[in-house]
Amino acid sequence: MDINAVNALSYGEFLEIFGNVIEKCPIIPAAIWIHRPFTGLADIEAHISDFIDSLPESGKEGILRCHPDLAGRELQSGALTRDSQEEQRAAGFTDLQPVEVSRMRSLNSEYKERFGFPFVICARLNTKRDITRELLDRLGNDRAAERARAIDEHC
Ligand SMILES: NC(=O)NC1NC(=O)NC1=O
Repeated sequence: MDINAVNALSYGEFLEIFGNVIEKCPIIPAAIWIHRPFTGLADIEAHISDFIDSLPESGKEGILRCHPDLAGRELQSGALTRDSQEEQRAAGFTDLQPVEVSRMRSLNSEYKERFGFPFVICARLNTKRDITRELLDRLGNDRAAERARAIDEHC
């Protein structure tokens, strides 16, 4: 979409189009709306990053909690947004054997128990093997390092 067209959107239309830039997290477009007119897509992305960086740690963790689990129940029940469904499909999660689903669920639970937010990774840029390896590796981080790592994964 042309940036002039973006800048001409009403708030409601803007929210409808950008409401899921971060999965089911409309606070992001709601917060950056004030910075219109945008000069381009990169400007929108920079405002998103600045907003997330400006949040206290509780807010950053809140953003992470908006993310659906990888290979979770929402994927199974078809409740993901189209983007997220496509990202998880690209990583191979729509095609798992039951034993792989159980393994992912148990790793996701272990991670959530340790950190208090879900494991987040850019699924589009990783295979399910990379993701499992990363998850196991990142379980060894402390909470602050892991929070920062997970926030960096937005793609
Ligand atoms: N938890 C998590 O990383 N979820 C996701 N990542 C991604 O790229 N798409 C997702 O649904």
